[in-house]
Amino acid sequence: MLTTHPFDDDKLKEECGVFGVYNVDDAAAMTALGLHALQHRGQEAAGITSFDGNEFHTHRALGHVAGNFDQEEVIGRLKGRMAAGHVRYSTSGGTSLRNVQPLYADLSVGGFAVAHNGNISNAEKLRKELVRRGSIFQSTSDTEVIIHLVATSGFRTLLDRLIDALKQVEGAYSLICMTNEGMIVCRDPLGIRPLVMGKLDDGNYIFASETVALDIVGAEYIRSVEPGEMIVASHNGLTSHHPFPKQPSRPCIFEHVYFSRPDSIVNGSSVYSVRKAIGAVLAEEIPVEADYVIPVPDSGTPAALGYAEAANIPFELGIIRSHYVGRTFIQPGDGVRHLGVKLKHNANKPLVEGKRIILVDDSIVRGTTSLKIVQMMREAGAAEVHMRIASPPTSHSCFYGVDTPEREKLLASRFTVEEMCDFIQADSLGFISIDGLYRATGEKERNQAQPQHCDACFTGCYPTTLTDLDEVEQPNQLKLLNEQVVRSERT
Ligand SMILES: O=P(O)(O)OC[C@H]1O[C@H](OP(=O)(O)OP(=O)(O)O)[C@H](O)[C@@H]1O
Ligand SMILES: NC(=O)CC[C@H](N)C(=O)O
Ligand code: SF4
Ligand SMILES: [Mg+2]
Repeated sequence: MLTTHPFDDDKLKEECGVFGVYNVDDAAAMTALGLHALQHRGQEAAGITSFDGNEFHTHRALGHVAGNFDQEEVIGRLKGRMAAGHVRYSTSGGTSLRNVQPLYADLSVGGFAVAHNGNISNAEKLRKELVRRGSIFQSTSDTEVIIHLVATSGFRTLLDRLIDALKQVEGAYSLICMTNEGMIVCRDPLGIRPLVMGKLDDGNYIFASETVALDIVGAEYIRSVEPGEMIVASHNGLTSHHPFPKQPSRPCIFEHVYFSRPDSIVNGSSVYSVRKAIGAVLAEEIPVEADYVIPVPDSGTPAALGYAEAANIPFELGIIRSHYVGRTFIQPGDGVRHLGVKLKHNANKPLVEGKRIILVDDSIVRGTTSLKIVQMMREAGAAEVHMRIASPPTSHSCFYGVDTPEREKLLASRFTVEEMCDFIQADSLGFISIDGLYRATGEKERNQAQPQHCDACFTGCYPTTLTDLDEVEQPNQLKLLNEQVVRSERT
């Protein structure tokens, strides 16, 4: 079974991808194609739910889209002209089948399926309250909270119930829901996670986390779903609702740095162009003399190109990535775990030998990749190894749908840039500044009072309250406070 990369456990994992089609022939087959294009967003599990006008049909499985949705017989069972799909990297609830999406329930108002990218930061609190009131949960995923809030809402229509539910939810969500009447998609009021819409012809609609999923089915990109917008696709056509009070949006800036595919358009900008611009700003902010600029493949490549162009230093492939390692699921013993990066990357020795090189990667999370790659370049005979990173230091965890390690495991939460440089054993290390990153996305600078993006993993400035975290941390903080009081009483 294919699930995830064997050595990625300590990495910044991706998030989830959602895809939905309304009113097309072979809706499930088209959804499987869309999910293929979103596979980079989640490799733990995949699922598709379809509706044939009478019944909902579902196939959900652990592992990749290929392998789970390549059998005609599986797709054939998912009948109907409407379907929603999901690729998952869990953020709440483990990698078990019961957490694989779309989640589905038969409600008093009809069937309800939901596919979710994001993370609900008050899910634990809501769940406890729902369970106290008698809800029986089928999964451990945060997403299921939405279903119970819809089920127990006092409103009459499903749309009103969903609005009521989402008004109680805090955090990030791009949702594709299916009901007996049609499809409802929505994006949280801050628009933290992306969601776009497109069409094949008049009268049908396609929704997806990224535009690459529209490309793969030959659909035309219409626009992004707006932050806080809820769109209903039904036999009445398309209606747009704005049920939440309007507020300035905060789309995730890391989508531009790493998560989205470079051939996607995110929030109206080409990811590839933004990544190249990041590289150019990085070259301007932290120049260094060198013979070559070398990308850390895959995701460091566009920024390295931008850096090389701006610095007028040749761009060369000094690290070759094996595409056969992929993200195959093999549980390695601890003894071979450290081989991970070598398995994936290898030095192009004849090129780097005796040369001063600049390595460009998109981010440092735990520092595992950078340390291994710097060592690899030295072993290959590089004369100098300078590391440049296309994002500011990742110093805080994400609570909005990206599975980052706990804060203390992030290299930048423990070390200064100088200490990080020592840790990865580079001759120099430089990160783009937060204002530089904003400039590369087309802004003049970061608006300190009202940042234009969510950038919490670099700044610690979270755009929502984090109820569940606060409830965990407060008792600890209280404990610490009590310990301090005890200590001061003793002295
Ligand atoms: O500091 P670390 O904990 O090593 O994590 C950072 C690395 O992880 C990601 O790459 P990854 O290998 O996951 O995927 P990619 O092939 O898409 O770059 C990212 O691009 C960095 O290279
Ligand atoms: N990464 C995601 O967007 C995950 C969605 C949801 N929170 C889950 O864990 O299933
Ligand atoms: S914390 Fe970081 S990864 Fe998470 S939504 Fe905000 S910017 Fe994106
Ligand atoms: Mg990488």
